[in-house]
Amino acid sequence: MTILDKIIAFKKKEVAKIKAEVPVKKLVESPVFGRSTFSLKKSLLEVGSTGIIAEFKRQSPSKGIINDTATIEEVTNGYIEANVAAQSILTDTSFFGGTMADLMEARVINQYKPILRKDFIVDGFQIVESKAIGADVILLIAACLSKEQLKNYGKLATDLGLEVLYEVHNEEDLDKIELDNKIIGINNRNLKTFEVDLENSIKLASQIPDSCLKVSESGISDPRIISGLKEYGFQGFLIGENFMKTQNPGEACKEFISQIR
Ligand SMILES: O=C(O)c1ccccc1NCC(=O)[C@H](O)[C@H](O)COP(=O)(O)O
Repeated sequence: MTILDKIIAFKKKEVAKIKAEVPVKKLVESPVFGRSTFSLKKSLLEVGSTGIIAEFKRQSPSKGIINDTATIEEVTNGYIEANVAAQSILTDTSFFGGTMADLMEARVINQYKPILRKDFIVDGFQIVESKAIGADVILLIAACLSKEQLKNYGKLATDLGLEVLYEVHNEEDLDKIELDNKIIGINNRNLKTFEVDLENSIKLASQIPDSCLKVSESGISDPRIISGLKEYGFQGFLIGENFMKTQNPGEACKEFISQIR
C-alpha cells in the first residue's frame, strides 16, 4: 500500500462523515460561494508573471514537520509581497497539518491572486466545499481517480467557476485525462519512494499538447531550475518546502523570485 493509497482510504471515510453532517445547501449559503474567482491560467500567462505557485505547508508524509510556527497571515502577506502568481494551501489535516480554516483565512487576506486548494478530492462534495471556503482552483490527482471521475469532477468544477490543476506522475495518469486546454501539473515526487526527480517533468512535458499549461510540482529548490524548466515549456512552478522550511517563507520566496533569470 502506497502513502497515496493510505491517504485516499482515510480521505474517503473523512468525507463520508462530513457529508453526513453538512448538507450541500449549507455550503452554497457560504458568503464567498457566489463570488467571482481568480483565474490561475490568466495569472500564469500574464506578461511578467513569475509563474510561482507558493504553498503553505506545515508538514508532509515525506518530511514530517516542516514549519509549525509560521502563520497563514504572515506567509500569505509575504507571498503576495513577493509577487507570486498564485498561492497553494494544503487543507488536509491528518497528513499535512492543514485545515479548511487556513484557506478561509488566506482568502480574507488574499484578494488579488488565485488560491489552489491542495487536497485529495475523492468526492464531488469536496468541489462544492472548495468554492464555499474561497478556493479558485482545485487539484484532481489522476492516480487516485478514474477517467470518468476526472471528467465529471472537472466539469463540476468548471460549472462552479473553479479551475482545475490535473496532477500526473506518469504516462498512465496522462492517458486518463482529455488533454485539451487543461492545466497539467507534473509531480516530481515519487509517492512510493518519496524521491524527487525533476527529470520527470522533462520526460512527460513532450507528451502534453501546447494547448495545455504545464506546471512542474515538488522538489524545486533553486531558481536556476525555473529557467531550465521554462525551456521545456513550463509556465507554472509549485513550491512548498523550499520556502516553508525557512524562518520567513515570504522573504525566502521574494529572494528566490528575484534570482529567476
Ligand atoms: O509532500 C509530500 O510528502 C507528499 C506526499 C504524498 C502526497 C503528496 C505530497 N505532497 C503534496 C505536493 O504535491 C507538494 O506539497 C507540492 O508539490 C510542493 O512540493 P515541495 O515543493 O516539494 O514541498
